[in-house]
Amino acid sequence: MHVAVGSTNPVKVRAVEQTLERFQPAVTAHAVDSGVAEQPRSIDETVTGAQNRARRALETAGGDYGVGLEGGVARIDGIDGLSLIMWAAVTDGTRLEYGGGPTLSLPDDVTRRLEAGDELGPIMDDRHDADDIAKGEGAAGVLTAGLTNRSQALGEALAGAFGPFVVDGISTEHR
Ligand SMILES: O=P(O)(O)OP(=O)(O)OP(=O)(O)OC[C@H]1O[C@@H](n2cnc3c(O)ncnc32)[C@H](O)[C@@H]1O
Ligand SMILES: [Mg+2]
Repeated sequence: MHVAVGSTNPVKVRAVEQTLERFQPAVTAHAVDSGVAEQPRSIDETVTGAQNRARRALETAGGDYGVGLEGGVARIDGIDGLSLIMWAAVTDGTRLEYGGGPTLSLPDDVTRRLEAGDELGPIMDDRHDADDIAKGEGAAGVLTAGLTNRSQALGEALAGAFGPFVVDGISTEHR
C-alpha cells in the first residue's frame, strides 16, 4: 500500500506511519500547495487545506491513497479565545473522507498574538525559546506537558479519515 502525504513536515509523515503501521505502508512525502493561508483561521479553511493536500498528493505521486493533514486555529462556541484544531482528509482518487483531531484551547497570550496576525508555529517557538516546535512535539505537546504531541494528535484525525476505507475493505484490495 502506497500512501502519499501532502506535506514534508516530519511530524505529519510520522503521524501517518504510526497510525497506519498495521498495513506497513510505503509512505511518501510531497510538498504540495494547501490552497489556503499558511495559518488557517476557521474549521472550514482547515478542512479545505486538508482536502487540497490529500488530492494534490495523490495527483503528484500516484499511489493508493492521498493524505492531507492541516493545522488551524478557530473560535469554538462556549470557549474564550482561539483554539488549535487539526483535520485530516484521505482520498483514493474517488472518495474523500475526513477526520478531526483534538481541539486545544490556546492561552490568552497566544490568542492575542494570533489575532495580531502572527502564525502559531513562530509564536510557540518564541514563547518557549525553541526552534521548530511545529516539527516536533508541537503546540499539542507543549500545552499538555507531553500528555499528547502533534504526531499523536494528527494521527487521531487520520484514524477518523482513514477508518472508513478500512471498514469497507478497500485497503486490502489495493496493491
Ligand atoms: O509543512 P506543512 O505541512 O505546511 O507543516 P506546518 O507545520 O506548517 O503545518 P500546517 O501548515 O498544517 O499548520 C498551519 C500553521 O499552524 C501552525 N501549527 C499547527 N499546529 C501546530 C502545532 O502543534 N505546534 C506549532 N505550530 C502549529 C504551523 O506552524 C503553521 O503556522
Ligand atoms: Mg504550513
